[in-house]
Amino acid sequence: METIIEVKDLERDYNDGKIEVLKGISFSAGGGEFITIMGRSGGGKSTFLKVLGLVDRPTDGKVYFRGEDSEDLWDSQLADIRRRQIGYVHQDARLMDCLTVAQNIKLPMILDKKDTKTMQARMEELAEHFDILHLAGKYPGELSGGEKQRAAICRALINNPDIILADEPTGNLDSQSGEIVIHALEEINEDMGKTIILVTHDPKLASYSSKTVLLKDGLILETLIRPQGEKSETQQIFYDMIMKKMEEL
Ligand SMILES: Nc1ncnc2c1ncn2[C@@H]1O[C@H](COP(=O)(O)OP(=O)(O)OP(=O)(O)O)[C@@H](O)[C@H]1O
Repeated sequence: METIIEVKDLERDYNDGKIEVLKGISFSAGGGEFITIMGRSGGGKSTFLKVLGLVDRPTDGKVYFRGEDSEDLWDSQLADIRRRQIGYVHQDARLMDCLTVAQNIKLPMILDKKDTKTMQARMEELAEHFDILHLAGKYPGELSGGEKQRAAICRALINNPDIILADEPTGNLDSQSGEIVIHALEEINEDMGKTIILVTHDPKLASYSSKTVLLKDGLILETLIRPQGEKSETQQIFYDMIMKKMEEL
């Protein structure tokens, strides 16, 4: 399995070292993995995801993307990787209100100056897959939370990245919309073969992953691995494992 993102002895602090958030994390994500990151509120999960997504730089330690040391990359090279090789999904979809759903989905391709036909075909393919093609001409303000999040997922996939990073993508959704987004992520991982790294507070969502990394006091406390076996059975076992550990956090 190819390693896509790797960090070594990662540290990140704020306010000139007064707030130490990540205190020495080593971690890697390989092709096709589905990993969740959990931990207490304020424990550094979003900070960790931003560093993994090359949005934020570490204070100390190394971040490698496909074996390349991020310190050796120019800002423009990092921006290219972020746009073409990493899809990012936020808790609050972050669509542009002045653009239609179709334009929002196509945005990373527009920035990449791809031709109109290719963009349209890819947008339609994804929007149809995630059942929002009928909403393509609408504006984000006319969509439900779950529909917005599916549009954000389509936008994250438009450039066909190998890895999707998602920061509490179901955090603002009711349980029914949350389920639809969970299944969308499952498909992205299982059918499209993409690596997913997901921050969540929701043990149910985490139970769909194959690995859950628990952060505590700026370090990885433990990595829980879903047992091998038939999915519906192992998912319940994994859920119970996660719940038990969360109580101890
Ligand atoms: N830009 C910043 N400047 C200063 N402090 C920051 C900054 N970003 C985050 N922090 C602090 O870093 C700590 C970790 O924040 P982070 O958002 O990574 O945690 P989290 O685990 O994702 O939290 P939550 O589960 O509540 O979303 C918090 O104490 C936060 O206040």
